[in-house]
Amino acid sequence: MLLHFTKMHGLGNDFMVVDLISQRARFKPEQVKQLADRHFGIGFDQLLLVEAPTEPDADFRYRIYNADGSEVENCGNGARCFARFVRDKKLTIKREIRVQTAGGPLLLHALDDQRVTVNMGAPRLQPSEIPFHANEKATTYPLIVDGQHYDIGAVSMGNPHAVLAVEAVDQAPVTALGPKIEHHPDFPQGVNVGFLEVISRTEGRLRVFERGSGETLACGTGACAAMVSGVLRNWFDTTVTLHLRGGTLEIEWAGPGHPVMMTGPAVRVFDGQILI
Ligand SMILES: N[C@H](CCC[C@H](N)C(=O)O)C(=O)O
Repeated sequence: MLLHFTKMHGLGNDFMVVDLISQRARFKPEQVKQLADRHFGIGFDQLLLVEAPTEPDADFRYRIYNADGSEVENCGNGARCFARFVRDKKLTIKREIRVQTAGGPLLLHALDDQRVTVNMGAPRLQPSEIPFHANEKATTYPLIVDGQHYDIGAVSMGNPHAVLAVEAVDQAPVTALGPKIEHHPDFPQGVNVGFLEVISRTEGRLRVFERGSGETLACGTGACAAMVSGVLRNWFDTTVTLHLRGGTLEIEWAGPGHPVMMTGPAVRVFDGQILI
């Protein structure tokens, strides 16, 4: 069949977005991997599916697959692109869009300047919710990797994140350490690994080695998790500008129990068709 899709990105974290309301398709993990390949396929960090909701108060269902074919709970940069996509494709005229994800509900606000603010929900900090093997909730946890001790933050935004503080992101061991923490046994479902450089109480730099996709130019849930960990470690105030390799996100969080609000751009690159 001929499948219509749209290529989009949020700060260079790029996506294949597919409307499964106006068309029908099913994707096997192996097929997602092939489509994600930047030489033999379309090339993307994540595949985003737009579906009819199965929950009463949602406008859409939003499903996410990493480049390795794994289905995951949330994608923050993708959520902003989701809002742009459903409005551009006239699937809704709403500016406030409720989507259901495997990681919980998201509320998307399409702003006048083409940016989108996402209510990402409250971070989950209990080890069992991340999930992360630890006896009790803490601000930081010890993690041993190849005999080396690291202090990490551990936060779920629906998907799991480890947050390491580094002196300078440009010299951070993202490629060497990222995959080792991604598959660390203390994270039974794997983990996204953020390398955070604190510039001030209102600004930071971040690189993320993503679970199932490797280092990306930006990670929305990773930015939220890094900001939350920074607030808990008393490094950040309640509104922070985070600079990622692909650009800047504004993150707000008033503290435990409150939702994390993320604001940033969403860009359409091209529409395409592919025989699957
Ligand atoms: N790799 C992530 C999913 C995509 C998250 C990222 N692209 C974002 O913008 O939040 C995971 O396995 O949980």
